[in-house]
Amino acid sequence: MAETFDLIVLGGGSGGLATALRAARHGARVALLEPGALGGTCVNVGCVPKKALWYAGQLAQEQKLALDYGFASTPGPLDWEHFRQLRQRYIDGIRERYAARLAEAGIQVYAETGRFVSADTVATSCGEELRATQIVIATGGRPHRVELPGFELGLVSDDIFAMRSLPRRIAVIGGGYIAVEFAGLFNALGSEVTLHVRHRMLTDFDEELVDALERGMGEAGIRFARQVEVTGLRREGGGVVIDDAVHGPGGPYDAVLWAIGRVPNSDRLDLDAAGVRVDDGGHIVTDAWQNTSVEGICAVGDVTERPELTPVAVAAGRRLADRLFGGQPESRLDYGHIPSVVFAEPPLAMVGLTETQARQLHGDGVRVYRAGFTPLQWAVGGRRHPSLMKIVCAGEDERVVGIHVLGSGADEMLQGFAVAIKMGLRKRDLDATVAIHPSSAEELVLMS
Ligand SMILES: Cc1cc2nc3c(=O)[nH]c(=O)nc-3n(C[C@H](O)[C@H](O)[C@H](O)COP(=O)(O)OP(=O)(O)OC[C@H]3O[C@@H](n4cnc5c(N)ncnc54)[C@H](O)[C@@H]3O)c2cc1C
Ligand SMILES: NC(=O)c1ccc[n+]([C@@H]2O[C@H](COP(=O)([O-])OP(=O)(O)OC[C@H]3O[C@@H](n4cnc5c(N)ncnc54)[C@H](O)[C@@H]3O)[C@@H](O)[C@H]2O)c1
Repeated sequence: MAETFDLIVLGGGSGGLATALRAARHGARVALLEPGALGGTCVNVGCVPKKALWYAGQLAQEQKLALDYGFASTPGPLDWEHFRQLRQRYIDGIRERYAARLAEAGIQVYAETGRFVSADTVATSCGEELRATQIVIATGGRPHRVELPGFELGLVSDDIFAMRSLPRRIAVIGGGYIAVEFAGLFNALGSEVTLHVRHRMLTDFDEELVDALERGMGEAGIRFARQVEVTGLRREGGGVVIDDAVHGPGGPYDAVLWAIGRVPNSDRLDLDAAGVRVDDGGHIVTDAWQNTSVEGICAVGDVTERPELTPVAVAAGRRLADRLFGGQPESRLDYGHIPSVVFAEPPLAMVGLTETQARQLHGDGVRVYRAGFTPLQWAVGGRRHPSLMKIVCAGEDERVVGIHVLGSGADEMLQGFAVAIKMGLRKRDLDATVAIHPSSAEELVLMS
C-alpha cells in the first residue's frame, strides 16, 4: 500500500526545499524526493559556487588596484585547486545544514527521483509508491544541449565547477547571464577569453547599460566574436576549435563553454500519467497561484515558465505552502518588479522596465535620468572602470518604473531600491532623500 502524506515535493533545490520546509512548519506531513545533492542547482552548480568564483575574480582585479595605490607587491595567481576545495567545503556545509533542517522539521527525505503514476501518486526510483493530496513539482532545469558535431567536446556550466585547473584560453558560446558572468570571471582570473555571441548580449537588460558593459569587457581584454553561427566543435592543434558558418574556424581553445540556455526537467516525470500540461518549451504551465492543469498538483521554480532565479523559486514555494497549509488563501507571488543582477565585471543590476520597454508602454510620458562616472575607488588609481546608472520614470508624477545600475557595488546597491519601487517610489522621493557621501549609490538620489 502507498505511504500517504499531505504533501509530496519533487526536487530538493531552491523551490522544493522552501516549499517543503514552510509546509512542515504549518504542520503538514511532507515527503521530499531529491536524487542529487540537497540545494539543487543554486547551491551546487549555480549561484553559490559561481559567486565564490566571481569574488575570486574581484580579488584578482583589486590586486591591480593595490599596486596602483602603492602596495609593494601582489599575492600572485589563484591556486585553483586550493580554492575549489575551500569552495566545496563551504557548499558541503550548506548541504549538511539543509539535511539537519529537514530532519528537524520531520520531513521524510527520499534520495530518489520521482515520477507520476496518477494525479495523486508518485513512484520513487526504487519502486515505492507515495500518495498525497498535494504534489509540488520543483524539478528545476539543466543546461541546454544541442545536436551539433562535437558538442560534447565543450563544457556546460555544471562542468566548470569540477575543473581541476584554470584554462589558459577559453571560449564561451552564448550571450545570456551565464556566458557574460563566466567570461568576466575567467578574464578577471587571467584566462584569455573569447565570447561568441549570436545576437545581442543580455537582451532583457537596458541596452545602453549593456553597451557600456560590453565596451568595458572589451577594454578589460575579452575578445568578442559577434553574429556567430556555431556549426560544431572539433579537436585540432592541441585544443578545441569552434567551427562557425560566419567567421570560419576559431581557436584552438583549452576549454569551450556552452552557455546557450537551460531546459526544464519535465520530460522524465511521466506527466501524462497525471495529465499535467507543459508548453512548447517543456515548461509546466501554471496559473498565478502555481496551480498546474491538474487539481492538487502545483509547480514552482525553473520547471515553470517564470524568471529562472533562486529567490523567485523560494518565494513562490513559500507563498504556495502558506496558501495550501498555512490558512492564507490569498497568498501568492507577485511576479512584478523582480530585481536581478548579472555578476559581470562590473556587475549589472536592474529592477523594473528598461527604457525601451517603458517607452513602448508609456510613450512620451517617459523621463530618463542618468549618471555616468568612474567610481572613486578606481579613479584614484587612474583607471577607467565603467559605471552607469539610469532611472526610468513614467507619468506626470514621475513614478519610478525602472532602475538600472552598472558598476562596482551594483549587486549590493539595488535591493533597497527594489523595495522602494514595490512601494510606489516617485522621483521626488529620491530627490527628498539625503545622499551618503562619498559613495556610488548617492548618484541615485542626486540625478537631475
Ligand atoms: C551557473 C548558474 C548560475 C546561477 N546564478 C544565479 C544567481 O546568481 N542568482 C540567482 O537568483 N539564480 C541563479 N541561477 C539560477 C538558479 O540556480 C535557479 O533559478 C534555481 O536553482 C532554481 O531552483 P529550482 O528549485 O527551480 O530548481 P533546482 O535548484 O534546479 O532544483 C531542482 C532539483 O530537482 C531535482 N530533480 C530533478 N528531477 C527530479 C525528479 N524526477 N524527482 C525528484 N527530484 C528531481 C534535481 O536533482 C534538482 O536538485 C544560476 C543558475 C546557474 C546554472
Ligand atoms: N545572476 C543570475 O541571476 C543568474 C546567473 C546565471 C543564470 N541565471 C539564470 O539561468 C538562466 C539560464 O542562463 P543562460 O545564460 O544559460 O541562458 P539565457 O537564456 O540567459 O541565455 C542564453 C543565451 O544563449 C544564446 N544562444 C542560444 N542558442 C545559441 C546557439 N546555438 N549559439 C549561440 N548562442 C546561442 C542566446 O541567444 C542567449 O544569449 C538565466 O535565464 C537566468 O535566469 C541567473
